[in-house]
Formats: sequence, structure tokens, C-alpha cells
Amino acid sequence: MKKPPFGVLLVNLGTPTAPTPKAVREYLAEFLGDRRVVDAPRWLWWLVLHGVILRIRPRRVAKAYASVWREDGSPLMCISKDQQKALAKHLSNEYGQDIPVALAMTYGEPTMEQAGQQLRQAGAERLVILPLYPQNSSSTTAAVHDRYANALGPCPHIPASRWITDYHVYPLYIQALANSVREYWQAHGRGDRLMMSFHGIPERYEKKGDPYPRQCRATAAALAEELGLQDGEWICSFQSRFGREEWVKPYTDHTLIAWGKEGVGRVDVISPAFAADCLETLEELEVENRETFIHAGGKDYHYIPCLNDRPDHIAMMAALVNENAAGWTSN
Ligand SMILES: C=CC1=C(C)c2cc3[nH]c(cc4nc(cc5[nH]c(cc1n2)c(C)c5CCC(=O)O)C(CCC(=O)O)=C4C)c(C)c3C=C
Ligand SMILES: [Fe+2]
Ligand SMILES: [Fe+2]
Repeated sequence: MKKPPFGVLLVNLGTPTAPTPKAVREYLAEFLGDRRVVDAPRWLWWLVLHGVILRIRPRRVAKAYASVWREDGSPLMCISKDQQKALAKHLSNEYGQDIPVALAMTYGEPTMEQAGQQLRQAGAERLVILPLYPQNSSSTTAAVHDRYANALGPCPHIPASRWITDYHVYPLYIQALANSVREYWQAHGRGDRLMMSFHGIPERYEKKGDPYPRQCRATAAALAEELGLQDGEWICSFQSRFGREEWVKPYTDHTLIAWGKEGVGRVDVISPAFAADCLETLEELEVENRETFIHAGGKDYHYIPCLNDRPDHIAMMAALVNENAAGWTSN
């Protein structure tokens, strides 16, 4: 077998194995136990997490997962596997030989160790690591970095590796987003306003230097420009608050309430922080926030899906990988 010039490690967040309180509890324990996600003092946070949050939240969140669960599993997992297969096919066609692409999740399975073993078995000695987070955050991208470093802990020979820390204004990313919005408008007509709703983080994290909110605002501005939108026709907002402290603003739900009261007729919503549809888009954005807007007096609410395995999204990933694999194209 001809050795591949490199392998690709795709990484996303992870998701429960089943839409049940038990599986959600296990998932949240690992996710929320990561100090990159919640930076509170360990002993205090451990008490709150295990003593309060993991006793209450899993039941409610499991119901939300059940409402979006697919026959083949959690949407985030199913779509990530589709992306992995499509990227492997795309790159293998380009190179005329198999380019191994492994999928790892930061929390749960497949683990970084499992993905690493798969890449080793395929003969990959150099890796391009692509965390599927367009914007770089300590709570996501840095957590991938920690897990990757930990997984390499026992390795006597670490592979050459190149990191894609973010692609928040990468032209092919912005173009793929714009294509999906234009196609949606062609099929369903166009709303009065376009809301670009990103997963939030605590305001405090931004003050400590987390580049994520700034990069979200830059993605939104670049997409607005690509679509030729004027000020007042679009907004960059933040969703999915967790806990009691202030998160980055403006909040998606508060904005929708204000717009509903103001008499905005139709709003179109896209979420350019997510490479794949997941609980936060399919339940929170598509269902909960629709109700919020309509209840406040809004008339019509349209959710535009994530890029998922759209060919222009996969082509964008391939281009990013190729740029980072420069000089590695032969054995
Ligand atoms: C876009 C990237 C994400 C950032 C940044 C992010 C920060 C962040 N998230 C939490 C807490 C939760 N997030 C939850 C779900 C969730 N978060 C992301 C992505 C980002 N999170 C995704 C893709 C998902 C969905 C996973 C799925 O299975 O579909 C959840 C779980 C759901 C719930 O209990 O409400 C929590 C909790 C924090 C605290 C944080 C930054 C500090
Ligand atoms: Fe999150
Ligand atoms: Fe949520």
C-alpha cells in the first residue's frame, strides 16, 4: 500500500450516545468538567456540577435531544460522519490515492486516541488537524488542543502536525455561507432581516482575551458584505447562554423579542458558528427561538440550515487542508 502524504484529523465537540438522562449526564459531566469550558475553581465547580447541575439538567436536556434525534443517532454525530466520508472522498480524488480522514470528538467517542490509531494504521505520519469551529475559542479550539496533546502523551514519536486554529473569514467559508443563504432565499423568498446567531461565551472570557466574539462579529460582517446587505438588514447575536453570569451580547432571544414587538414581519436566521446542525440549532434556534419571536408578535421565522455536507463546504475544508499540507504532497 502506498503511504499517504498526510492524514486529516477532523474534530467536533461530541454529543450524548442516546437521548436519555443517563447518557446526557455522562456527556455533560465530561464537557462541563473541562476547565477550558468552565473556568471556575475546581473543587467549588465540582460540587455545583455534581451536586446540582447533573441532578437536574440531564432530564430536561434529554427531552430536547429526543426531539431532534435521528434514526441513525444524534444529528451532530451523523453529520460529522457524513463530512468525514465526503472529505476523504474529495481529497482522495484530488490526490489519486487514499487520504485518510479520521473523526474525533473532544468529549465522548470517537476519542482522539481512537482517531489517532486509525490514522497510524493508515500510514499517516503527518497530520493536518481541522477543528470544525470556524471561530477560535478557548472553550472549543483550545480544548481540542489539550485533548490532542494528552492523546500524544504516551507516543514515543509524535507526528508532524499542522493546526487550523480558525477559518472565520476564509473566503471560501464566507462564499459557502452566502451560497446557502442565496439558495434559501431563491426557494423560500427573503425575510425583512437576517439574524446571524452564534453560540455565546461568558463576557468575562472575552475580557481575558478569548478571540471568539471578535471573530464571530468579523464572520457576520463578511457575510453581510458578501450578500450586499445594508446596516439595519442584519445583526450578529449570541445564543445558548449557560449559568448566571453575563454572556456576550446582544442576546439572540432578547433581540427576537424586541423585533417581534417592533413589528418586524419575517426574520431569517443562520448560525455560522456551527459546521453541523446540532441541538443548539435544531432545537434552540429552530423551535425555541421561533416560539419566542412569534410570541412577541413576529409573523414569520425561517431557519437556514448549517453548511453540513454541502459540496461547497467540503470543498472549503479540502482547500484549507491543502493549504496547510503545503510541502507534504509527496512521500
Ligand atoms: C460554536 C462553538 C461552541 C462554543 C464557543 C461553545 C461554548 C460553550 N458551550 C457551553 C455549554 C454548553 N454547550 C452545549 C451544547 C453545544 N455547544 C456547542 C458548541 C459550542 N459551545 C455545540 C455544537 C453543542 C451541541 C452538541 C450536540 O450534542 O448537539 C451544551 C449542552 C446542551 C445543554 O445542556 O444545554 C452546554 C451545557 C459553555 C459553558 C460554553 C462556553 C464557555
Ligand atoms: Fe456549547
Ligand atoms: Fe442550548
